[in-house]
Amino acid sequence: MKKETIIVKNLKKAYGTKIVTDDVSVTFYSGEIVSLVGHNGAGKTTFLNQLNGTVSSDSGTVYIHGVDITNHPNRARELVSSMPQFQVPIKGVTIKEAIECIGLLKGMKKSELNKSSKQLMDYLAIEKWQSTTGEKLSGGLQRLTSFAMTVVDTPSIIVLDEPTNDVDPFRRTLMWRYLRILANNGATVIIVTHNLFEVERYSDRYLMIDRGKIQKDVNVSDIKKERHILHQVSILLADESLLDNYSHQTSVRYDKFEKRMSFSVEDNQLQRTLSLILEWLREDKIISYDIKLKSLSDDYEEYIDE
Ligand SMILES: Nc1ncnc2c1ncn2[C@@H]1O[C@H](COP(=O)(O)OP(=O)(O)OP(=O)(O)O)[C@@H](O)[C@H]1O
Repeated sequence: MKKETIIVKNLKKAYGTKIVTDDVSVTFYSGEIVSLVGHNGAGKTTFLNQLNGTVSSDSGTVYIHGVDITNHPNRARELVSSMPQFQVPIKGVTIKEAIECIGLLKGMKKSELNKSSKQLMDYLAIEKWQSTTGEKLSGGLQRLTSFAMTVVDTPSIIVLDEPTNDVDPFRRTLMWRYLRILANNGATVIIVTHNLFEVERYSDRYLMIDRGKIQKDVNVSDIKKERHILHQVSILLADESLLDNYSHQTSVRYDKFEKRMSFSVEDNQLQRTLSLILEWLREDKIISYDIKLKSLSDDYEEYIDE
């Protein structure tokens, strides 16, 4: 059975008259990777910082491992390991020193820390820069250092704000895989990200946040099940009159700037749809098309259209 690790009830936060976290209630469990997605300014970072105790809440409660951290924010900073949205200041400090300094602050023993930081730098393929100081590191390497500083003590609650930004595709995969290892060992991992492809590929669950509220709470495996019956069709039109035959159908969306018509079809309509598309292609009514299984990006677009 899944173990509850973070229980949030009716959490609120406003800056002046602007409500940023609006009566949020949600539970997180051990062993899961949960992504927070949503537009810029939706309130994702603020919510994350309410969990790690760096932003105070106006009302509501957050319990982490049974500890009320809204009234004891210092305990949150002990219980939660955080990777901030912005680069950590490590000017004049090498990658190795930065990681080990955090490990020592978190109470790790020197021998255990040496082993863990070496393993982590090897895993993330950053060991060759271990003696390079912060100001000489690329943006991606600084993100990887910040990531390593966050996970060096194998924490049980980890929150990360856009951790893979600036990181190359190879090392992004390594970061997600490392988080999966931690989750498989019982950690709760909560990530703010705009990368929907990574969310679908690597998360167990995502929360869609809009105007401070959780608008959707979805198990990624449910989308995967659902998409067996739904195929997303996207067609770039040469002849917009084609649209006249379809615009009355509620499932058809049309982007007039891109001249792109999109809709979803079920398994049993797929062959007929494909024959029609090929006919349109021969008649030069369309420029290109693609058909794919429904993805999280489609879910996100549908939400925006609503
Ligand atoms: N310290 C602050 N003082 C005043 N307003 C703030 C403060 N921090 C955040 N806000 C406002 O709260 C809203 C939510 O900001 P937040 O950073 O949580 O959004 P976000 O979803 O993480 O956005 P992004 O995806 O752009 O990082 C924004 O309108 C922002 O301007």
